[in-house]
Amino acid sequence: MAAISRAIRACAAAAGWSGRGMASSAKEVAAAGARAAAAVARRGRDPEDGRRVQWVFLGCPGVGKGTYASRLSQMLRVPHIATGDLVRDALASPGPFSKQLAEIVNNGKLVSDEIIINLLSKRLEEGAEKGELGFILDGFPRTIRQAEILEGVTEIDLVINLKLREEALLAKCLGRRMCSQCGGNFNVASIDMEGENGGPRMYMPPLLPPPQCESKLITRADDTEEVVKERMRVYHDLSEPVEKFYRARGKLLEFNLPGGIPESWPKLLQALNLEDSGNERSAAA
Ligand SMILES: Nc1ncnc2c1ncn2[C@@H]1O[C@H](COP(=O)(O)OP(=O)(O)O)[C@@H](O)[C@H]1O
Repeated sequence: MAAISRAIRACAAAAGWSGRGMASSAKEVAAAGARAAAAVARRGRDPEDGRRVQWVFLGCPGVGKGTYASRLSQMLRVPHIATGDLVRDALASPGPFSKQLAEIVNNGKLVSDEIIINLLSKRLEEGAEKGELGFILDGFPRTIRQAEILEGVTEIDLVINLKLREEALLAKCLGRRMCSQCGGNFNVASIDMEGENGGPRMYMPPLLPPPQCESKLITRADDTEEVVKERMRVYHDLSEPVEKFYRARGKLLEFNLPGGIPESWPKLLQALNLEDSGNERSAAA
C-alpha cells in the first residue's frame, strides 16, 4: 500500500502535478503511470502477493455506494476509502484551502484531480503504516484521468457499478442524514414506486436513526435539490466515461439495485459469489 501511494504521487508528479495543477495529455499520464508501476515492481512489491481485494465502486450520487462498500469492506477485511469523506475531512479543517474546497463541493463540482490524488495518497500512506492490505474505493476514480493514474500504479480486480432509477436517486440524496455525534449515516426517504414496463414495484424503506441520534441529525450542505441535480449532471459528463473505461477492460460488474438494503444486499452478494455468514462475515470466493 505504501508502494501504491508513493507510485500515485510519483505518477502525479511525473504528469506535472507538483502542486501547480499543470495540465497534461492522457498519453503523458499513461506513460507516467507505466513508469510508476515499473518502480513499484522494482521495489519487489507484487500486488498479487498477500494482498486482499482492490475493488472500486462506481455509481451516481445517492445510489448507495457508501452503504454497500462499507458492508463489503467489513466482510472482506479491507478499508472502505471514500474520497467524498476525505474531501469532507479536509473541508472541516480551518484555513483558505477548506474555503476553496467548500466553494467547489457546495456547487456540485468535482475538485481537481490533483487535490484528490494528494488526499488519496495521504490516506493510503496512513493505511500502509497501519498494515492495511487492499481497499474498496468509493467515489474514485471519477474522471478518465483518475482512472488512468490508478491503472498505472496498481491492479484493480473488480469495478462494481451500482444503478438505480433516476427518480429514486434524487429522493435518496435529499433523504440523507448523518448523526453529528456518532457519524452514523441514515436515510429518511421512503420510496415506493410503480415498476417500470410492468416490472415489480420498487420499495426502499427508510433507514431511520436510533432514538439517541434523532435530535443530532444533520444534512450535507451539498444535498440540496439544486446541487444534487448539478452533481448528477457532472456524473453523466465526467464519470460515466469511467464506466466505459472499465467495461472495455472486462472489469465492470453492472448491478441494478432491485430495492432497499434488505432486498439488494443478498442479491449483490450472490452476484459477487460471496457468502455473508452472520457475525463472522466471510468471503466464500
Ligand atoms: N474522485 C473525486 N474527484 C473529484 N472530486 C471528488 C472526488 N470524490 C469526491 N469528490 C468531491 O466530493 C464531493 C462529495 O463526494 P461524494 O461523497 O462521493 O458524493 P456523492 O454522494 O455525489 O457520490 C463531490 O461532489 C466532489 O466535489
